[in-house]
Amino acid sequence: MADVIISVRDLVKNYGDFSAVRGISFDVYENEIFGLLGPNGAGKSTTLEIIETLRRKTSGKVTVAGYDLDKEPDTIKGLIGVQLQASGYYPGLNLLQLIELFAGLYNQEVDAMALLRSVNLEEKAKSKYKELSGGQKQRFSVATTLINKPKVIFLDEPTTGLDPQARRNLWELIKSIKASGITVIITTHYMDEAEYLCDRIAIIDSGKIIALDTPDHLIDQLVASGFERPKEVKKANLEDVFLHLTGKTLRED
Ligand SMILES: Nc1ncnc2c1ncn2[C@@H]1O[C@H](COP(=O)(O)OP(=O)(O)OP(=O)(O)O)[C@@H](O)[C@H]1O
Repeated sequence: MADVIISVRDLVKNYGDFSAVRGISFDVYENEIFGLLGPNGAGKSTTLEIIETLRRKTSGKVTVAGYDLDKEPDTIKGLIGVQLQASGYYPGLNLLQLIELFAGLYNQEVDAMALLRSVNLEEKAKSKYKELSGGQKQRFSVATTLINKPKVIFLDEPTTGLDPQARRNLWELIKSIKASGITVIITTHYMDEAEYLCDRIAIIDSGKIIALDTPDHLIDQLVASGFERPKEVKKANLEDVFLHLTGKTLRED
C-alpha cells in the first residue's frame, strides 16, 4: 500500500451561511495523479486552496507529508508547488527572468533554462509571458510549480481552453512530472483527461465526495449496475478526425 502524502479529514468550509465544503475526507498517495472532478461550484478550488494554505478552513484536519496544516503551514508551503496567478508575471520580464525572480523569492538555486527546456519552452526563454500561445502559457505555469522542487504540485484546470494537440502535450508533461517522483493533484472538467491521467479520482458534488476510486473501477461499477450506453460508439470521434487531419505535433510556435 502506497504512503499517504496528503490526508484530509472532515474538511468543512463555510462562507457565511453557505457551506461550500461539507465534511469531506480523502487521502492522496505518494506519486499518484489524483483528480478532483465535479460540476462548477462543487467546492474543488476551495478544497485545493485550503490544502495549499491559501484559504482558511472552517473545521477539519489536513496533513501534508505528515505536517499539520494548523501547526506548520510554512513547512507545507515549502513542500508544495502551486500555479502562480498570471497577474504575478511582471509584464516587463521574460520567461527566464521570471523563473529567476521566483527562484529568488523561494530562496532556491534553479537552472532556469533547464526548467524551461523540461516544459519545451527553451526557445521562448527570452519572450514575455503575454507573447506566448495558450498552450505555452499553461506549460510555463506548470513550470512555475516546479521551481521550489516540491513533493506535490497542484494544477487547477491546466488544460482548459487548449486545442487537442496542446492538451495532449500537457498530459505528457504531467505524466513526466509524475515519473520524476512528484505527486500531482489536478482539477478538470474533462472526463477523457481524468481517465487518461489520473490514478484515482474523487467526484465532488455540492461540497461532498460522492465517489472515490480509480477511473477503471468507477466505470466497472457503473457497468455492473446494468448501465449501458444507448448506442454503439463509433470507432473514432471528431477529435480523432481533427488530430488525423492536423497532425499530433505542436505548432503553436
Ligand atoms: N470567497 C467566497 N465567498 C463566498 N462564496 C464563495 C467564495 N469562494 C467560493 N464560494 C462559493 O463556494 C462554492 C464552491 O466554489 P469553488 O470555487 O470551490 O468551486 P469549484 O468546484 O472549484 O468550481 P469551478 O469548477 O467552477 O471552478 C461556490 O458556490 C462558490 O460560489
